[in-house]
Formats: sequence, C-alpha cells, structure tokens
Amino acid sequence: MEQTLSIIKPDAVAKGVVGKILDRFESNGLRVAATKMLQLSRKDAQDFYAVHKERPFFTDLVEFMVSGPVVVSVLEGENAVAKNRDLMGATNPQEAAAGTIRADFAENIDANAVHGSDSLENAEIEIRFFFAQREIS
Ligand SMILES: Nc1ncnc2c1ncn2[C@@H]1O[C@@H]2COP(=O)(O)O[C@H]2[C@H]1O
Repeated sequence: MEQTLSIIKPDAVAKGVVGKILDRFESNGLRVAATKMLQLSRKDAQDFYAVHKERPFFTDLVEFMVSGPVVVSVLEGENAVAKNRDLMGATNPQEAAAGTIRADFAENIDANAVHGSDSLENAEIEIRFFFAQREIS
C-alpha cells in the first residue's frame, strides 16, 4: 500500500468539480485517507513548490496557487503514486489523454486542476507538509 498527496487546485475548486475529481480517485481504487480545504499563503505555496523556484513559471505558479482555496488529500492504494498520475494525465492538459482529470477539467498548464506527488519519496514529504499523523485515517 502506498500513500500519495493530491491537490485539487483553485481552478477546479472554483469550477465546483471537487466531488467529481474525488470520485475519480475513489472509483479507481484510491481511498481518501485524509482531505481538507484550505487557502494557501504565499509562503506556503513558495515552500511547497521550492523545487521549482528557479523555473520561469515559478511566480505565476505561486500566484495561481494562492488565488483561491485548494483541497489537499492523502490518497491510499496499490501503486497510489503512479495510479494518481495516470488518472491526472499529462501536466499540460492539451497533451493529456482523453478521460483523464486534466483532459476533462483543466484549462491550461498553469490552471491544470490537480497536482500529484511524482515519487514515493516526495509523497512522504508532501503529505507531511499538509497533514499531521492524527489527521490521516
Ligand atoms: N513549463 C512547465 N513545466 C512544468 N510545470 C509547469 C510549467 N508551467 C507551469 N507549470 C505548473 O507548475 C506546476 C508544478 O507541478 P504541478 O504538478 O502542480 O503542475 C505544474 C504546472 O501547473
């Protein structure tokens, strides 16, 4: 069993598709072990995406992530990291396979509906960033 972190980004929360996205996870063998809605501060977003701080899109990414509330979740299941990434589709929704979350709900590479951990190691770091152990069941 693996755990991974999912963020439903401000564009998808604003569109009212939180339930539809959580249903994609639950219908495909990923259990929601924790979930909460929150408004990220600029420091939260900068720290969470620190790995991208030298990239040209960093400022836009941070501004987008603080533009409205997000829903963060811990997803659990067999191969949860890879399964979540398959369900999300490519980072750029224009390149995302039909039927994936980003193909169905995302606008563009910045407003791309969801984030998911890219490795088991990062999943642990990202889960700890948002959740205390007692919040995960
Ligand atoms: N050229 C780019 N390459 C990768 N990510 C990008 C790029 N431009 C914007 N981003 C955003 O940066 C985010 C970093 O990780 P995410 O999986 O949340 O999704 C990514 C995109 O929304």
